Amino acid sequence: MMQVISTKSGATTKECPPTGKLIILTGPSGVGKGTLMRSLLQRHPDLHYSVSVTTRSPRPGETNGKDYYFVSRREFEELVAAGELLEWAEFAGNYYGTPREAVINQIRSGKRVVLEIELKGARQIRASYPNALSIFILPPSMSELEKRIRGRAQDSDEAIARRLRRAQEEITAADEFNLKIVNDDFERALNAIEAAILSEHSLARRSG
Ligand SMILES: Nc1ncnc2c1ncn2[C@@H]1O[C@H](COP(=O)(O)OP(=O)(O)OP(=O)(O)O)[C@@H](O)[C@H]1O
Ligand SMILES: Nc1nc2c(ncn2[C@@H]2O[C@H](COP(=O)(O)O)[C@@H](O)[C@H]2O)c(=O)[nH]1
Repeated sequence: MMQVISTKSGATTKECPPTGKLIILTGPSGVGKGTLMRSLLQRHPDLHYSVSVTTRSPRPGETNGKDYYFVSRREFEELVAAGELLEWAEFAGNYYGTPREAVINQIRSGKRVVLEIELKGARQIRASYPNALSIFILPPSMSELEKRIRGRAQDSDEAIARRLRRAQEEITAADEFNLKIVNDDFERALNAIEAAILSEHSLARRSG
């Protein structure tokens, strides 16, 4: 079956159906998405992690091209104008986006691609790729979420307040996603994500 895929320019074209799978990992800042993601990649090195582009400044220890592609606002706006991003959003005063080409190429080559992104971007991906597996990670409580963001010691008080305000809005959207997982016990949350990804994969193999 042929499938319509959007191109860089935003136009659509008929192409062979992608054989891989998009997996969205979303949830409020500080809930543990990145930490879960890193452990998931250790267990499943065959998964492809999509490295995002951001205008945020690098945190200590972050590497350009590994954690993010760090760009200026102008560079980011040029990427948007050129249709190079699969989705993008402004979050807590910075832009974040998913490079289109790398994701499409990985999907075409049969890989499962994981996007670790915030709510607005996750909604854009779900609208464009309704077959994506979408997982919303919830904190056990708002006080635990705050503790985790503060414990990370990477953000100013103002940035923390902004992220917590945004977290409250984001959590109300959790029901929009295929699966909700509470990241209380880390191993249990990781196992639940893994099980969801593996069961999707075996279903796709059986039906494909
Ligand atoms: N289950 C857990 N119990 C306790 N602490 C946790 C748990 N999972 C993650 N953490 C800790 O919470 C902090 C925030 O985690 P992480 O940076 O992965 O969050 P995030 O959702 O990726 O945030 P952001 O979206 O802002 O990048 C880290 O210090 C991490 O070690
Ligand atoms: N819409 C997108 N959101 C993204 C992308 N990459 C990361 N994120 C999300 O942004 C916030 C803040 O991240 P931080 O590294 O500054 O703490 C967090 O929720 C990330 O998941 C992206 O490409 N698109």
